[in-house]
Amino acid sequence: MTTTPLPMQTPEMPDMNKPTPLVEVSGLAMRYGPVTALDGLDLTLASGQIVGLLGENGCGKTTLLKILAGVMTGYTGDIRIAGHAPGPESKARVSFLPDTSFLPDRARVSYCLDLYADFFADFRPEKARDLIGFFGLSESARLKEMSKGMREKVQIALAMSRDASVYLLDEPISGVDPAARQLIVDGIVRTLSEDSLLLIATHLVHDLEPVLDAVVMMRHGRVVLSGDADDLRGGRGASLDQIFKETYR
Ligand SMILES: Nc1ncnc2c1ncn2[C@@H]1O[C@H](COP(=O)(O)OP(=O)(O)OP(=O)(O)O)[C@@H](O)[C@H]1O
Repeated sequence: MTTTPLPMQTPEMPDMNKPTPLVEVSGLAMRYGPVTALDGLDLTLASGQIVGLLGENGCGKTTLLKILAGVMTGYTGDIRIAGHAPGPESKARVSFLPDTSFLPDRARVSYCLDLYADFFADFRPEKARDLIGFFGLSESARLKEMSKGMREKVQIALAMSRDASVYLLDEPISGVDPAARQLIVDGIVRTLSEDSLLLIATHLVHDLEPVLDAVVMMRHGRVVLSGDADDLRGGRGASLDQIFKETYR
């Protein structure tokens, strides 16, 4: 009896060098009554990068971040965070820093650390203490006695000290002076693990340009331009800051 050899089976092997998509958004739309905040937005972001989310006032950055963070509903479209639709499993992987203060005014920094430790299983108090010190703040200080910039530093230290896969920061350096911005950016980069994704909404492209691996530029609730920072700079012979200004001129 003759036998016909079976064709070689080549099992689908995952490409170990290919970064995992951590954020996958397709056809995302969100309205506030008559206002369209997001208008069919598509976006895929891989792990291991710092991505700038850029755009003029009202283009939908905060709305997008809130939906990705799982704190806003009422949208249409599909979202996956590390493969999960927004919900408890996705929220456990996302550390979100909103653009408003969310800590009790009378609290000391040490109390805020305890609060975060109670709330988030992946919070690393030692990491937060290191960042608080790096930012030149004292654990015994009360928030109400701090400047806006100092409070922002506390909130950033807390948000960055969770062992999350995705960090979503909404305008984290808007309230601080240029020298402090540099310190904050250094602090953020210092704590970030290699396989996580940081998506950071900002108007301050110049301050963040040195650390951005990629950018997503939005207009009227959609992505108008996105890509690798070096590719964009090389392709256009301009800095991200210049490309940003050109795009929104
Ligand atoms: N709670 C709300 N009720 C009604 N409209 C809203 C609400 N929040 C946002 N909007 C509108 O949705 C649109 C998108 O707002 P969003 O805050 O997402 O923009 P943004 O890009 O974050 O703006 P900015 O850079 O000023 O923070 C804007 O037109 C805004 O006025």
